[in-house]
Amino acid sequence: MSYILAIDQGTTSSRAIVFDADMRPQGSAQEEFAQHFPRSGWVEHAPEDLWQTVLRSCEGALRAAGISAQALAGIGITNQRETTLLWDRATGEPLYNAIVWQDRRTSDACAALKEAGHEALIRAKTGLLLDPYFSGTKLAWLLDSVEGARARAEAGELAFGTVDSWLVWNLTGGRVHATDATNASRTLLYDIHAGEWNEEICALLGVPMSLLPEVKDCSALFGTTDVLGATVPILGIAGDQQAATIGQGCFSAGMMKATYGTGCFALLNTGRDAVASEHKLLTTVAYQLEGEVTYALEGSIFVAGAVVQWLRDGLGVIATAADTQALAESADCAQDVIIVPAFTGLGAPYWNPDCRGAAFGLTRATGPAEMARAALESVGYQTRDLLEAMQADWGDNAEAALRVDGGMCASDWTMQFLTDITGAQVDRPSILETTALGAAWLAGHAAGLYPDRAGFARMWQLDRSFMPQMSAAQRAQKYERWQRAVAAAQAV
Ligand SMILES: Nc1ncnc2c1ncn2[C@@H]1O[C@H](COP(=O)(O)OP(=O)(O)O)[C@@H](O)[C@H]1O
Ligand SMILES: O=P(O)(O)OC[C@H](O)CO
Repeated sequence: MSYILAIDQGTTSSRAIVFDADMRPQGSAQEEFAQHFPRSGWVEHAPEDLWQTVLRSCEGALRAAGISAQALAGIGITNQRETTLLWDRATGEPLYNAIVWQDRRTSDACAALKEAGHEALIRAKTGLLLDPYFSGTKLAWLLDSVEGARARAEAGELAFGTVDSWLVWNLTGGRVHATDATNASRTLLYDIHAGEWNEEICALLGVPMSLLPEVKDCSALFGTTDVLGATVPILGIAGDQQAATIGQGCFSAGMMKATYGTGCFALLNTGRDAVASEHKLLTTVAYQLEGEVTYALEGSIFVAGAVVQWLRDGLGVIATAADTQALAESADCAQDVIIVPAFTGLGAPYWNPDCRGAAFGLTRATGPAEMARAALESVGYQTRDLLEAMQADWGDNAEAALRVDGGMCASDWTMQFLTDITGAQVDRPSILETTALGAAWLAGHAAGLYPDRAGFARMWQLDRSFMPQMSAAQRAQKYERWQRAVAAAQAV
């Protein structure tokens, strides 16, 4: 029993990776699933798709590693956060599709709550803001919109969960209804200071507390599963951005990582202090180990790699994501096209759910190359917005280097622009699957198989550092133009 299975249930695909006793990946499997967009601004996943793609990925990863479930010391789960599910406790039947974090349907509900003056309470208790991004208003929508849901919830017949809870429920055959502190901290219902569900907010949103899962440490025994052919303990859970923070070894206050997948999420470890942001960042749980909470400041950008997917699937100007590199290199330097990729509104630090995307500086000469370069640059500009806010909140205490990971980090061009426009050193580790690694460490640590925090942090290895080459004057001029573009996009 010297292997760990990490499950990474993401926004567009489910993955599973088997790690050996030395934390080296031995086999993996991945499966995409359908995205449902039933109306403008709505994004849903079929709950059964989430579960079945996870199950098949686990089986595939075990096959690829050439081991059986009997060889597993434990399972670690990491997941897309905030995505909201509601199911029947007796049958396990979901009442509706999973409402995905990107979904904007509760925009008006959030505006009304804000208008009524409730944001201060939400901010103080949960560290979050009133934005449709988080689970709370999505759950309230389900209770109000699915026929009979509220009565059944009040009768104690239903269970709410983020994706981790849904997977644990299915892995354990409906025996366990639990989550971890990081996922709980994204619901809008959890007091991150007291470490418990908040009665006042639940009452405000009309959420019966019987719906809520038990909250545990990230590294703990959540239950056991028999679905893989042997009895295996589930020993770790963390939301994917928190798992990446762990996988990047960001265990000290001041360390920061940014993950570039569908969106981009930058987390700055602030230690035992829950720093209240004055610049519209989120205060969130980085991890909870041995009952002790470590906090983070988070900047969340909704569209990062998704802008590259749009070039591929929406505009059809590239065949694969990697094509953007050659295109960006060939773009006409005289054209300074800016894309504000607010496809699903703007996240931090703007929090404007109603803003939509815009492009500036187009001419008759603008072609796929200039659009591709602008798309990649938009990721750098948005990160600079986050780093500015973090510096304003946290001063110069953050470490100089930004650790990056996620699919989009494969793009050297994007990483060079990122260091150029932020002026910060960008460090890319040799393992880009840091999210799965973080989940594996949580489980392997609980199993007594993997080193402690310090030992694990020492295993982090650099692939490449990117250093700024752009002049300070050009950096300032380009960033100022971006700020004007964002303001203009919001004014439309
Ligand atoms: N070489 C590349 N250049 C630019 N973007 C890339 C490249 N490779 C992958 N991406 C982008 O990275 C994202 C995939 O990253 P991943 O970490 O798998 O995302 P997620 O976990 O959100 O599904 C996609 O949006 C894709 O467009
Ligand atoms: O699935 P990802 O990697 O795009 O991550 C989604 C985030 O957890 C949303 O908060």
